[in-house]
Amino acid sequence: MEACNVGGFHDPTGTRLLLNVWAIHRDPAVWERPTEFDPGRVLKSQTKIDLRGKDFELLPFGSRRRMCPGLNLGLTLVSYALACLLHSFEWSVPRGTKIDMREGL
Ligand code: HEM
Repeated sequence: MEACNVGGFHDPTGTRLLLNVWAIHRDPAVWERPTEFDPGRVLKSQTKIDLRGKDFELLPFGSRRRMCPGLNLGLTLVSYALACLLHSFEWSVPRGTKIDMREGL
């Protein structure tokens, strides 16, 4: 890679830049209540954001030349696995239990 300036920093030739996608996916300038578990958020406010690497706000599969070649299979398999689980089991939480959906390790 040629020398360039990124965000006011000079990067000499050969610099390896790594993007912090975790932070990008939690940018409060883009995402409302970014740390809250809300899988439907992309169906509501951010309907126009593309997850196929064209919009840099959402990069679950990366972007450009090294992006995930299994994107279509991945999307299909996630939907398929979820549909199988929902179809095959009755899901419930024990009475009185509240699931803690906060992020954590
Ligand atoms: C929901 C499922 C998946 C997600 C979220 C995902 C995500 C990713 C991400 C973020 C990268 C790195 C892209 C980058 O460096 O910019 C990647 C690379 C890659 N993925 Fe996936 N992936 C998924 C499923 C799959 C599947 C099903 C396959 C193959 C059958 C696959 C094969 C690959 C390969 C070979 C690379 C390396 C591409 C390269 O470095 O040129 N992925 N994936």
